[in-house]
Amino acid sequence: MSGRPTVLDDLAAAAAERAAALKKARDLDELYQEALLYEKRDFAAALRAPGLSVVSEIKRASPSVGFIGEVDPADWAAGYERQGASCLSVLTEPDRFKGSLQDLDAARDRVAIPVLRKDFTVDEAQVLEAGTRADAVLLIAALFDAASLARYVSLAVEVGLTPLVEVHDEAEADLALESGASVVGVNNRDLRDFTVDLATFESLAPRLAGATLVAESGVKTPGDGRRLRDAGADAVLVGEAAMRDPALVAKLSALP
Ligand SMILES: O=P(O)(O)OC[C@@H](O)[C@@H](O)c1c[nH]c2ccccc12
Repeated sequence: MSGRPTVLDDLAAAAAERAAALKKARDLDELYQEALLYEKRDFAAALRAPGLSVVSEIKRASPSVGFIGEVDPADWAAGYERQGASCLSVLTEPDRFKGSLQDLDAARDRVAIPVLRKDFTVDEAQVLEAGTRADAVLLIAALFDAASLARYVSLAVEVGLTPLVEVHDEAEADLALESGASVVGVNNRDLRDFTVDLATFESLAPRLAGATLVAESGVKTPGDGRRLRDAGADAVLVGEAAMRDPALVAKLSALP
């Protein structure tokens, strides 16, 4: 890492502080046991189901676009499920995305589909925490070295979570494969400068052949979904455009 801190660095630092507070408040062995016992829904299987799967995201705000809208997470979850979403993604990051664990709980309680905890995971305690209330956990490859990513992937699997390892370039894609992850998300958005390019997925997908693939960010039209599916996406993860027009989820879900 070099140069000035990016938004990603800031988010990771804030997440580390929250993880420290969590470790003060909770006994880790107890959290581990609770995560083991929590019954999970199969996120990976939902992504692999026939046709393009849609992971619909609930987020009130983001650093790239600012405030999107006030939402009732339970109602949005139900709406997305009705539109045919295969899974949900719920932002739990409080500062820049205005999310919370309560949002996650409220959303998951209302639906039968698997739910991804979307946050900046930098501590194993956060994986355990995700294991007590979600079905999948996001691991952003840029925040790990090879050994630690493999460790976090294993821990997630151990407590029954599907780890979704997010990559943005070739080096991160290789890191994801080496970590043993079987579900990889290619983020079309560069978290350092927020530029979005669907060609990112197209260029990395061949390298990731064999993994279950999620194309993340920048999906705005059914045509975008078709393009990413043709490039090998099992699923698309749609945030802002779905928040603005939930009917997009139905159109994307209808794609073969
Ligand atoms: O709103 P969009 O462009 O449809 O993007 C959704 C999702 O991919 C994006 O929110 C995201 C991808 N990776 C992340 C990591 C952390 C927070 C958010 C994200």
